[in-house]
Amino acid sequence: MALTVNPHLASVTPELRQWIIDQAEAGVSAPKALQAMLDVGWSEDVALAALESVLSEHLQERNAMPGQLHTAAASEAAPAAVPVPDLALEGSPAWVRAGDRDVKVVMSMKLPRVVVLEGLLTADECEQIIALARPRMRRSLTVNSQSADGGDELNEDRTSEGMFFERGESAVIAALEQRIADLLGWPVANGEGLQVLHYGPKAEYKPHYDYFEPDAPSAPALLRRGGQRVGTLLLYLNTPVAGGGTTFPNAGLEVAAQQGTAVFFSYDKPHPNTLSLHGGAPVVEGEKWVATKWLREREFN
Ligand SMILES: O=C(O)CCC(=O)C(=O)O
Ligand SMILES: [Fe+2]
Repeated sequence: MALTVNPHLASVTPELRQWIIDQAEAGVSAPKALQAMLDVGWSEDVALAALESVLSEHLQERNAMPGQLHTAAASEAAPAAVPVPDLALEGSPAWVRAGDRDVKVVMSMKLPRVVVLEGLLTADECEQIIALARPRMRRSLTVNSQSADGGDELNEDRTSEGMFFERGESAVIAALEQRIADLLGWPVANGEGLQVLHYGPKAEYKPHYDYFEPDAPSAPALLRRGGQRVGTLLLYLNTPVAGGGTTFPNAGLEVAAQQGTAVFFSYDKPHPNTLSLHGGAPVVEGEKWVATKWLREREFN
């Protein structure tokens, strides 16, 4: 894939536009195309902006599903896209209904599919959830993809403490789960139990994907309980003084952790071309409490 467009031109020229479309048509993933641009001297910000604008425009022209980067030629390479939770944002409303309340739409992005919302929880509800979780916190584990039972393991990339609530285990949790289901048009039963994480100073969660690696030994055991993860809703339960945002490195995006704010993102296939790589940035000052709701394709039990 030869790229000869002058990287010092900040605007998207017709040649660059065509090159980006050719890459997508040939099945080159967005991160690979980005790397090719960086290799010939593009700055990351400008390259990402060009990729994002050309691909989303191109997809609209083709009337493709949001979040779907590859076209027919590449569909053998990536797994098939499946339906994902999403919000009713047609007409770009300022507020969107979430069960018993309206929440403010702060920003929405097509690729990666990311929506930031304000006011999904009140400060009082955040405090209640922290109080319920606090006595149950343990050092966070991640799924061990090498073990056939999908067991958990300690992970150096994840220096937080965590716990899981049972679905519907208390009134505040059940109300939140119903609110999320209404917001995203996705059944409560397809959600995993709410996870709460606590990060102290310097603690972080390095960039990762939330979907299960389909080829990993652990995949069959994990997928048996409701299929793939297809979406994540993160809820900030407090406001760290500095740091602790959620980063999307392939989109150059960082969502600030603010009490009551939520970030939703989805991934319609277990593939990096969803650009859903994300991480919890190190807490610089203060502490961070966040709740994670993972959504499965089917009923999770
Ligand atoms: O703490 C964050 O901002 C990210 C948490 C996360 O990625 C997860 O729980 O899967
Ligand atoms: Fe995650």
